Amino acid sequence: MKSPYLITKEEALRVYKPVNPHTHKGLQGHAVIIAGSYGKIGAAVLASKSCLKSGCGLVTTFIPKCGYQILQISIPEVMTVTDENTNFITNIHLPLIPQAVGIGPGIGKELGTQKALFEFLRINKAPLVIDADALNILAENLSWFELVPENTILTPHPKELERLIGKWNSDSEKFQKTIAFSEKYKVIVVMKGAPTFIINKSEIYQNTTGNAALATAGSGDVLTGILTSLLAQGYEPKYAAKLGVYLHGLTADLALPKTGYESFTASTIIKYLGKAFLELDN
Ligand SMILES: NC(=O)C1=CN([C@@H]2O[C@H](COP(=O)(O)OP(=O)(O)OC[C@H]3O[C@@H](n4cnc5c(N)ncnc54)[C@H](OP(=O)(O)O)[C@@H]3O)[C@@H](O)[C@H]2O)[C@@H](O)CC1
Ligand SMILES: Nc1ncnc2c1ncn2[C@@H]1O[C@H](COP(=O)(O)OP(=O)(O)O)[C@@H](O)[C@H]1O
Ligand SMILES: [Mg+2]
Repeated sequence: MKSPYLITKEEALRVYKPVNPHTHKGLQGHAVIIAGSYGKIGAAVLASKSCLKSGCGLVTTFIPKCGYQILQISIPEVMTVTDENTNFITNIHLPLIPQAVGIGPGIGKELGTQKALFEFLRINKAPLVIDADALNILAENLSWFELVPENTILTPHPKELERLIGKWNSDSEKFQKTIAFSEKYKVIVVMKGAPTFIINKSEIYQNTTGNAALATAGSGDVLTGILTSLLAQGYEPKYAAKLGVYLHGLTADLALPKTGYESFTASTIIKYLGKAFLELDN
């Protein structure tokens, strides 16, 4: 196994593109978040809010009907399109052409949702981030990866990774299998954990930010929003992945002296995104 490249501040600065003073919301990218089901609309709220707060111009969120008021009231800046079904997604229809889509947080694995994911993958042309239950559905239908665009970013936590690549007996086997998966399906795998690694074919990158404060519900949903936002702004997927995991971890490093590990929540990540971006302007 090659030794990993570290994602340091210098590397993040190389990747980061400061906002052009003459830009407008139409140039900053329109991102779509497809997330949520009854009881897990919070995942859609967290991903959408972090997406909006990572620099893209417009965010539209696709949710089942039951999430409509929750989402509109929680984040008035985000536009909402609802499925015809009440409790889970069954038919993804988008009245726009997005620059990037993040799909999966909290969507569940209902049969109707599985079919909706398949149909969405058949027609989608936008750069993609695939997370959570969308990964779990794909893990049971590996042939659908044919429909997944090259350089799509997958963001599995260890259990989701195991569902995708099977069990491993050692760390080195885990990396070997993930590299083989990345090469076979031409996808970028963000192996979330402590620390997070990014696998892009045979290249391995290791993040240098983040701490145990991130071990809290919804922190992965927030990462999905950040990555989708960066893709929508035109970052190449491999750069979006590096910058996104770096900023996500940095929020926890910046917040820790104020919150301690215990009171840090996924919303704290979102609260500290501004400070994390400002670190790159110094
Ligand atoms: N507010 C909301 O709406 C929220 C909605 N959410 C949504 O809920 C859905 C289900 O997501 P999920 O990840 O909780 O369930 P699932 O895929 O079964 O994984 C759990 C298993 O994985 C393991 N595991 C996890 N991390 C690990 C690690 N670092 N290292 C090692 N093991 C690790 C863990 O293992 P354990 O240690 O518990 O045995 C357990 O077995 C998903 O759509 C998500 O987006 C959540 O984001 C929460 C907030
Ligand atoms: N101990 C830890 N140190 C650093 N990062 C962590 C730690 N525990 C969790 N994380 C990060 O928090 C996120 C958790 O994602 P995930 O398990 O998908 O959460 P959720 O599904 O609840 O949103 C990942 O980015 C992971 O790297
Ligand atoms: Mg998750």
